[in-house]
Amino acid sequence: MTADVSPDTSGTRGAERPKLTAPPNNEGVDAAVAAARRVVASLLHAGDNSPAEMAEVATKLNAVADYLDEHAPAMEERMVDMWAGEGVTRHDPVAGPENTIAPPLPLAGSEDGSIQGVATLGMPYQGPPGYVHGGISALLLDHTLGVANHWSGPSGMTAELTLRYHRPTPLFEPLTVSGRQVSVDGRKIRTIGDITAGGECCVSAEGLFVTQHPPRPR
Ligand SMILES: CCCCCCCC/C=C\CCCCCCCC(=O)SCCNC(=O)CCNC(=O)[C@H](O)C(C)(C)COP(=O)(O)OP(=O)(O)OC[C@H]1O[C@@H](n2cnc3c(N)ncnc32)[C@H](O)[C@@H]1OP(=O)(O)O
Repeated sequence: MTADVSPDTSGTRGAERPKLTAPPNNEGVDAAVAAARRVVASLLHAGDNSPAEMAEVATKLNAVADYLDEHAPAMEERMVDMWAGEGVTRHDPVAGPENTIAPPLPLAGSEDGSIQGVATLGMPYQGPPGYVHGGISALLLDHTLGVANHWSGPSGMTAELTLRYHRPTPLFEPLTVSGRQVSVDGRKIRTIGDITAGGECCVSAEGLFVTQHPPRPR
């Protein structure tokens, strides 16, 4: 049976809405990750034609990585820690404050069942000149649709993601990314979303998700 999805304001979800995005702490690993994001963007901005001493930069960055590796727990231990408790929102590659590759795109849910977030993407996310790489748009939408499911009903893994690129998605401008669950049919969940810039739709997405949750490491 296919059901239209409206926001569930009763029962457990009504009592305690899921947390969609972890706000950055501005200290600890979050502050270090914010600095690392700056480094990634600054390297691309400077390039090899800058007068910066890149060999020296590489030595310093390798020293930082060596220091972190020396003090890191075993990978298995870190995986357990990462997935403990509420878990997911601190390390994901779209919004996670602990993940350097996240733009980040903080997401918030609305009472109408949709979710949305705003992010401005710079050079590390470039595809065509001055525009966002299509694979990055796909990443943002896959995640946003997945989180929209978590917000309003059952969630699951992406089985199919169909994207339509309507117009190039600009770098250096605020992008609004939205998602909304539209139906649930047994284990099959259908979810839609889009990326807009200045009110114009750049990319729209339709996703099929299937209820499945790989076990958390313990
Ligand atoms: C990650 C879980 C979310 C957790 C949320 C909690 C926290 C929320 C907080 C923060 C959210 C984070 C958000 C993350 C978002 C990102 C999501 C991803 O990136 S997921 C990684 C990429 N996806 C894969 O790697 C899947 C790989 N594929 C599979 O594992 C399987 O194929 C799977 C689970 C999709 C289905 O496998 P089967 O064996 O369980 O089920 P079968 O029987 O094949 O399918 C069930 C029904 O779905 C249809 N179906 C399956 N795949 C289909 C397809 N591609 N097209 C059309 N129909 C399909 C089938 O025909 C069947 O339909 P009939 O029941 O017979 O009517």
